[in-house]
Amino acid sequence: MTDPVTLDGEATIGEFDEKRAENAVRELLIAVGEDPDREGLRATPGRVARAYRELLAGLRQKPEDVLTTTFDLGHDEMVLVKDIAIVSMCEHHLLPFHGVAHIGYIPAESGKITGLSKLARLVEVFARRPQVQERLTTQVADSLMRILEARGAIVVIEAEHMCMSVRGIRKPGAKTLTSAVRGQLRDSTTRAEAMSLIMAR
Ligand SMILES: Nc1nc2c(ncn2[C@@H]2O[C@H](COP(=O)(O)OP(=O)(O)OP(=O)(O)O)[C@@H](O)[C@H]2O)c(=O)[nH]1
Ligand SMILES: [Zn+2]
Repeated sequence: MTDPVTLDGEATIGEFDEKRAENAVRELLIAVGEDPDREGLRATPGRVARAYRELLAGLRQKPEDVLTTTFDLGHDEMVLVKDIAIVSMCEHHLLPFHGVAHIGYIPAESGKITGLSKLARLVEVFARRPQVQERLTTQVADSLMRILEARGAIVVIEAEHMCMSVRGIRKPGAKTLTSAVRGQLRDSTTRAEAMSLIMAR
C-alpha cells in the first residue's frame, strides 16, 4: 500500500481500487444491455480499469514530485516550452479532452530554473485527473509561482473536448483556449511578447 497523497487543499486520495473499478465497468456493460461474459468483453473490465488507473495517475502525484531538478543558471528572462501534447479527462462526462499546452515563466531573482521536461511533467500531474480546462490551466501557473518562486508565469491551453465532439452538441474541431497569467507576465509588454511567441507557427 502506497502512502496516500494530500493534494493542496484537496481531499486525501487513496490507492486506486482496481477490483472496484473493474466491477463498476462490468455493471456499466450490463446497464447498457451487453453481456460482460461474452468472449470479446470478458477481459474488458480489467482493461478499462487499468486504462483509468493510467489516465488518472495524477491523482496520486504532487507538483513538488516533478519540479525537483533545479539549476542555478542565472538566467532571469522568460523560458517558454510550447506545443506540449496533453490529454486530460473532462470531469463532467469522463471523456478525454486533448490538445497542447504552452508554458512559460520568468525565473526567480536567484535564477532558479527547472529542467525543460519538468514543465511537461508538471502539466501531466494535473492533466491526469478528472478536470476542467480552466482549473488545469491555473493549477500549472500557480505551481510555477509557488514551487519555482517564479516572478511570472503564463499557461495557455488549446484543447478539443470529446464531450463536445462525439456527443451532445457534436461539433468536432471546436477548440477551447484558456490562459492563466501571473506576476510579471501580467505586464502588457511581457505578456504580448509571450503571446506572440506562443501564437507564432
Ligand atoms: N467550463 C468548462 N466546461 C466544460 C469543460 N468540459 C466540459 N464542459 C462543459 O460542461 C457542461 C456540462 O453541462 P450540463 O448541462 O451539466 O451537461 P450536458 O447535458 O451533458 O451538456 P451538453 O454537453 O451541452 O449536452 C457542458 O456545457 C460541457 O461542454 C471544461 O473543461 N470547462
Ligand atoms: Zn465534458
